[in-house]
Amino acid sequence: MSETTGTAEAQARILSAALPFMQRYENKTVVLKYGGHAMGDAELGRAFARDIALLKQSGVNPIVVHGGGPQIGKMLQKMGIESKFENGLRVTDRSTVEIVEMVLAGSINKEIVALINSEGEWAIGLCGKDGNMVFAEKARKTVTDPDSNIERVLDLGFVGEPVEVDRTLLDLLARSEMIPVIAPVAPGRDGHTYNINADTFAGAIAGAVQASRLLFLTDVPGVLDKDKNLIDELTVAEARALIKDGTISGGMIPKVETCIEAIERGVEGVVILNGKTAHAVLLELFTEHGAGTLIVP
Ligand SMILES: Nc1ncnc2c1ncn2[C@@H]1O[C@H](COP(=O)(O)OP(=O)(O)O)[C@@H](O)[C@H]1O
Ligand SMILES: CC(=O)N[C@@H](CCC(=O)OP(=O)(O)O)C(=O)O
Repeated sequence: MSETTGTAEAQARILSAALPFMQRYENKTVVLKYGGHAMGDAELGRAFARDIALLKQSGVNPIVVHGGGPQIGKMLQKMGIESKFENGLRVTDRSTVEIVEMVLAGSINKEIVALINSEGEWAIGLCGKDGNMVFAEKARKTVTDPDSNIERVLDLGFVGEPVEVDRTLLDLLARSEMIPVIAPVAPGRDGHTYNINADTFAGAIAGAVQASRLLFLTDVPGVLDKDKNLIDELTVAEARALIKDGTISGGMIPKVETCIEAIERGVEGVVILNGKTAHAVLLELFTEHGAGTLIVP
């Protein structure tokens, strides 16, 4: 057998194994949250864009929501502004929100669009402001001191929660074979611009379009237990307990909270996986053994 035939046979085997999975997601919407920590490496960025293009070519309707926390941090540092987080959310004053919009809806958004387009697809870069897609309200968060049990209201400035999502533009783009790439910035009815955690934003979009899958691509294999081992499957109750006892902390808190809300809103499957593994998206959707942590009711 020639090497070429061997390769062709191997490729055919791979394709036939992937076919039932491709059929499962045909005409289905998959929301992919591409985290700032999963970006950075040029080769991985190209692999991500190739996966998105391949999903589209397989008949899936992908919607990308991206973050860019570390990239915002770098820009703020250049401008001499300190980054401050409370429960995984950036405290966002007036000058910070301007930089957040510039980095998210500007450079990062266009970079992802260009990468997907260079794979032969037609991606279009948006934020919540475009087509009146998302409206936000000032986030009202509280934290409870574990020692005193006293609840404290957090003032995070211009941090928003998505309260209205209009899917009209997304439906239009899906019918036009375009791939939306969305930055988590949205206006309020009060005229302010709000910085929204990208996980929260992705959850709201996935809920509005009743996505079949919501995938979070981050920089860890999934949710890790106290000994740093991957948890393959996590129920909503178990996830809440891990947040309460501190095993889940920082940026993983909004991620897991979003997973819980997305399931409650009717999203069929929610997975947290490692975006630093090349082709993590295809491995998750088109192979028998998915990757990462599956959150289940
Ligand atoms: N139990 C946990 N399992 C996995 N990651 C955790 C856990 N608790 C906290 N984290 C942190 O959450 C981070 C992922 O959240 P975040 O930094 O917001 O990523 P992204 O930019 O992809 O949204 C991980 O890099 C890790 O440091
Ligand atoms: C309110 C809030 O925290 N907003 C985030 C938005 C970007 C984001 O969520 O990016 P990652 O997904 O890369 O973490 C921020 O300012 O960093």
